[in-house]
Amino acid sequence: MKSPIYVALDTPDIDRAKAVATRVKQHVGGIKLGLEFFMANGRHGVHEMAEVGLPVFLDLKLHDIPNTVAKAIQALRPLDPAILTVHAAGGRAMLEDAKAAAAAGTKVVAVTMLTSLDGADMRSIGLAADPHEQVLRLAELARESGVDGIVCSGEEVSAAHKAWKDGFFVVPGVRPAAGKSADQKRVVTPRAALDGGASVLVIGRPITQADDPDEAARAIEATL
Ligand SMILES: O=C(O)c1cc(=O)[nH]c(=O)n1[C@@H]1O[C@H](COP(=O)(O)O)[C@@H](O)[C@H]1O
Repeated sequence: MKSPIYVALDTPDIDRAKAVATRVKQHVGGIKLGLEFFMANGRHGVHEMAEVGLPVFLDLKLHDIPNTVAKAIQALRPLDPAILTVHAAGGRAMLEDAKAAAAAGTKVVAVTMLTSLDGADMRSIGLAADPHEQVLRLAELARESGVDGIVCSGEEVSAAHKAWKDGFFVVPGVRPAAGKSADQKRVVTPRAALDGGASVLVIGRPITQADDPDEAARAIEATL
């Protein structure tokens, strides 16, 4: 069975990204390239990484007016990413236009509440709801807008999945039982995220910062 793990290659260094991707290839189902990589290496870098032979999740978390997001996604079409992120908080029209602009084979997923935020952070930006409630509200908006799924933490994925049976659920903030949370605040284990209904587990530092990334990915995969 294909691994649900997408390894987050959060580095500006394309040689390092390639080296890690090549080492962990047998134990992951795909690679995630985010802002740090894209700012440094652009579209050319994404093309090069595709040569590793794994599906590419392009995590640019687009968030702007509908026209700007749609045009940005059209410009990304030649890269043919398997998964692409936008922010659910961009609203219904932005989500609809994002989905319409993407290639048929690209899953557009809406980021709900970042896993680095907790209830206190939400109050500080004027959101009265708790993370759970806010994720479910944005998941409903995403479903109605016709995108393929959402990004949420493992703490909310089970409830979100119950409300959207055929949704695609991306869960970051995933840590092995003894793993360091670092800047992540809503964290679960890989097994718990899958049990909750995650389609994809995004795992970065627990693999990329390990002395032996291949062994770290293998050990995580063995817990699934
Ligand atoms: O969209 C994401 O992938 C994402 C959403 C979110 O709410 N939280 C989150 O951590 N991520 C990404 O998931 C990865 C997590 O990395 P680690 O904390 O190193 O496992 C990073 O690349 C983040 O950009």
